[in-house]
Amino acid sequence: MAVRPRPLSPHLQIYRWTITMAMSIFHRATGIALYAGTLLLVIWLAAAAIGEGAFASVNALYGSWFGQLVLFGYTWALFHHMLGGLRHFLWDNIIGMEPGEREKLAWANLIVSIVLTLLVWLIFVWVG
Ligand code: HEM
Repeated sequence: MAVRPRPLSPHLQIYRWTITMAMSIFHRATGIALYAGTLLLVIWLAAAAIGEGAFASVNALYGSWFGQLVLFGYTWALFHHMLGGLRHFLWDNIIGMEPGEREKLAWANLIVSIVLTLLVWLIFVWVG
């Protein structure tokens, strides 16, 4: 007897990409990234508590180009996730749910998170 192919549930390759869909995925991905970033923060604080040697080692690692790249990503993840959380807060209050508004909020989420990340690094790292 011929086996009839079973229906597949929709997945990422089938849906047409939209900015709201992308930002929803980013929200979950940045949420997961924040776990790793929080661990980096804990390591830094623990090193400071252990002593000068440990603190200097962690600072050297975090100050390397790779460390800076990771910390830059962490900053962006933090802002993107936080703004995404505020977006959910607006939706919880039935604000910004109309067509067009959702897209604007999703773009704002992306653009404002990039601008805030650049501002923080400009003020506290590159200039300060
Ligand atoms: C270190 C801090 C944080 C971590 C590790 C974290 C982690 C996560 C993760 C992993 C998810 C995805 C859960 C899932 O999709 O099943 C999530 C969702 C969420 N987070 Fe965070 N988060 C953090 C901070 C925040 C902050 C500051 C806000 C608000 C400003 C926030 C608001 C939300 C909201 C509203 C969702 C649900 C999104 C949805 O229903 O699709 N989170 N978080």
